[in-house]
This record gives sequence, C-alpha cells and structure tokens, in this order.
Amino acid sequence: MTLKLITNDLHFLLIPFLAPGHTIPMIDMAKLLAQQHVMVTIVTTPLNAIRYSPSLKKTGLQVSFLELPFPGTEVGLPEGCESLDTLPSPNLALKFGDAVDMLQGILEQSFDKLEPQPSCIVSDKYLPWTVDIADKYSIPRIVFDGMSCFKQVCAHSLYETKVLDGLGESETFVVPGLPDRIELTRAQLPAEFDPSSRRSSARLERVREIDMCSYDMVINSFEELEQEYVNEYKKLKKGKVWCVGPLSLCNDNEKDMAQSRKSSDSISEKKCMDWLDSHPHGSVIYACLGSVSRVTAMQLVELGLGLEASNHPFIWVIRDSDRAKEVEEWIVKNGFEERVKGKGLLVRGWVPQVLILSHPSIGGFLTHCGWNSTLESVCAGVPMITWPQFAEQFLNEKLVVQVLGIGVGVGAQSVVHWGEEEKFGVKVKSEDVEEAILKVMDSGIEGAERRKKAKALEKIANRAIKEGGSSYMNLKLLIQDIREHANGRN
Ligand SMILES: O=c1ccn([C@@H]2O[C@H](COP(=O)(O)OP(=O)(O)O[C@H]3O[C@H](CO)[C@@H](O)[C@H](O)[C@H]3O)[C@@H](O)[C@H]2O)c(=O)[nH]1
Repeated sequence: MTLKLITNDLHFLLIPFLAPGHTIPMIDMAKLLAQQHVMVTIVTTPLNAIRYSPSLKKTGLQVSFLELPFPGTEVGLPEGCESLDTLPSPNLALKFGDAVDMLQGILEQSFDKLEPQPSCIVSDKYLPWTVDIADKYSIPRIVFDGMSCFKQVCAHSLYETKVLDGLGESETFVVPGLPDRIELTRAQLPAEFDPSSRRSSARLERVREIDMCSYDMVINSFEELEQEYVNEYKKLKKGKVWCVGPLSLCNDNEKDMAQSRKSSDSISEKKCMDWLDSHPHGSVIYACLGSVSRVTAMQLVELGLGLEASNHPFIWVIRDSDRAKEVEEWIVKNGFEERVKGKGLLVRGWVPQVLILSHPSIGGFLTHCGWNSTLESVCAGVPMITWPQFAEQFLNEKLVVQVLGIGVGVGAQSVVHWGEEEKFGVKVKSEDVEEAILKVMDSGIEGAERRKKAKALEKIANRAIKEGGSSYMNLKLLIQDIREHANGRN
C-alpha cells in the first residue's frame, strides 16, 4: 500500500521534550495517530531513538524518527546525556535546556527534507521555539501538554487572580473560582504557577503566553476523570482542547506495556513479575518516584524505613542518580536489604512500571504524582500514596486525594527546587510514610471505598480510549480538524 493511500497525505510531526515523562506519552500518541492511518514522524536525538524504538518496532505502524544530533557537549554536558534523566547532576538542567533550544536551528535545516511536508507540529509545551518553525511553514502548532486540565485551570486561576501576591511561603490559601475547595501554600507551587515569584523566568513566561494562543491543545487525560475542569479549560481555550488519554492504554498487551517503557538499564521483567506472582492479590506496595528524581538521600532513607515499618510487601525502585550512592551506602551499612528479604524487592534502574501496576498483587502505588504515573495508577485501578516533589505534583496530589478520593498523602509540604534539595533535610518522616500506607491498605470502610473508586475509574479510563470512547472520538476530531486545515477549510 502506498503512503498516499493510507494517510490521505496527513503527516504529523511530533516534537517531545527530551525526558521520559514527556517522550513516553508522545510515543504512545504517535501509535494512536498511526492506528488512525496518519503518518507520524517523531523528532528526537540518536540515543533517544535507540531507547524508544523497541516500543515501535513490532507494531508495524507508520511511525519514524527524525534523529537530530544533540549539541550537549557544545554547552558543556558530558558525552551521552541526551535525556534529562541521564544528567549526572540536576545542576546541569539549565545547560541541558540550552542544548534543547539549539535543536531549533538543527531542525530548521532538516525540515525541507521531510516528505511529505508536515501538516502540523505537535510540540511539547516546553519547546516554545517550535512556534517559529510552525509560522515559517504556515502549519498549525498543537501544544502537547502532558498534564491534567485540573492543573491548567488551577494555573490559570493563580495567574489571573494574583492570589499569591504578598502571601508568605507557608500561608494557606484557597485557589479562587474552582468547582472544589482546593487549599495550597505558596511553598507547594513552582515558579511556573507563581507570576510574582523571583524564580519565574522569561522562558516560562513565553511558554505560558504561547500556550494561550496556540492552535489546539492536546491533553493526556480523559474527560470523565475531570469533567468540570475539562469544561472550564475548554471555555478558557475557546474549545480547542482535546483530551486523548490515558495514552498509556494504547499498549494493550503485556509485551507492549513492557516495551513501551523499556530502557537500556531495564531490570528483568521476569524478576519483578515472578516476585509479584509469589504474593497475594492486592498486598504489595509499589514505590517509584518517577524518572527525574530530586529526592534527597535522607528522604529516600525515610521512604525505605516507612515501607519496612508498614509491614506490607513492597517493590522499591531506586533511581540511578547522584543520591543513589549515598542510599546504597546506607542500605549496606544498615543491612536493610537483608532485613527486608522476602518482604521487599529493591530494584535499581528502570522497571516496567505499567506492567507492574497492572499486576493483581499490587495494592498501592507510592508515587511522586507525576501525571503519567498518576494516570497509569488510575488505569490499573490502584489507589495511591502521594509524595509530591516538584512541578505540578502538589496539584496532582489534590486531584487524587481530595477530588477523586483515591489516595492518601504522606504530608509533603514544599516543592524541591533544582539544585537546592540538600538544604531541606528530612521533612517527611518514615512514620508519615507508614501511616499513609496503612490507610491505603486498610481493610476497613475508608480503604474499601478508595479501592472501589479506583476500580470504577479504571473501567471508565479503559472505555475512554476504546473505539467510540471519549478520547478515541477526540483523537478522531483532532485529526479531522487538521485535515480540514490542510484542505484550507478552516
Ligand atoms: O522505572 C521507571 C520509572 C518511570 N517509568 C515511566 O516513566 C514515566 C514517568 O513519568 P511521570 O510519572 O509523569 O514522572 P516524571 O518523569 O517526573 O514527569 C515529568 O513530566 C510529567 C508530565 O509532564 C509531569 O507531570 C511531572 O510532574 C514531571 O516531573 C511514567 O510513564 C512511568 O511509567 C518507568 O516505566 N519505569
């Protein structure tokens, strides 16, 4: 079959930010678009193409990578750092951002060679320079925002009402104009949500301005999860908001689930699965704080001790970072791994998270509330123990614990800022972790109610992405919209 026949000449150029939490959902979106007979090219770098290509290889879908050389060493990054999670230190994040911005010129040089010319760009919102490319080629730029509509509406309110002006760091305030009473402190919000913050940068300002006037907005969420916030956000954006998630559900068999999140340092799936098979249904806590950890070694120790004290079996994923060495020393010195043998499985590196969450032995997910992890837990019907760290994660915690009623917080109080983590010391104690786990795993009425809600949402999420579901229809409408645009009808 020729490309022309199967694609009707629609060609989507997807440009993810170079971090797993941003690239993984875009790869999943590429698969869904290709299933709708759209040709898709994903712009990335050579090492990222190697990392994510196993997830696409066996699908037989029309998705390819446009590999751009990454100018990391030109800005002083070590060789081989092409993804945010591979930086040896978070202090290199700004340099990493500079290198990512330099991709603009490199992409412009390759753009004319793309065949057929892209019908639109789907760009991660943290790549504001893709606007210039879209303008140059007169094609729509769709923003891919990997976060929820709840977050969008909260952020809009914080900006428009200026409620944070003059507030102290730990003073509690209510986010104005929301359907729910959401209480936060300024300390729980990163600069992105705080227009009067000293940390707010010109770059973030530009991202925000561009978002509000972008052509369309694609959201990795489903309408039924946060209907009131979806409606509100559509009003703010004048209707061009497409909830097409949960994108992770495009991987509908075990192999796909594992492949879609594979990395070169993946530990054996079999090891995790065998271990889970040996535990009763709903008994295990899975603890993983995302792909770009900023947790201090001291806090990781409290996490480990809390897991142990809960007396529930657990899988604890320890990310490879500059903290990992200190944590390893503590583990060895205290004989922790030996002590929890049989009860706790410690894994270093990258695990097949979606596959683990879908295992029936998992009873709770201790998460940092990254939006992908949050949605993946919803899709698996697993209640959460929430320990937000940075970005919009405190907002996600509010949605999970308060609005959806499917989680219990460990009581984290403030955002951890890049490069300042060590100042904070221990804020969440092992007793806090233990208490939250016990509440989630509780066999009483409250625990049962949380589990029931989580299971109900799992069903709705799975329906949304299937043929005829809300997200399935939204993806079709988005494609239709771009088709009409390409035909000069809007
Ligand atoms: O061992 C691991 C660790 C992570 N993952 C996957 O990696 C992704 C992690 O994404 P997320 O949970 O969103 O966390 P972050 O990587 O921290 O995500 C960043 O990007 C998200 C989307 O914009 C934001 O919601 C977060 O706040 C921000 O930190 C998920 O798909 C996980 O399944 C694995 O498969 N194996």
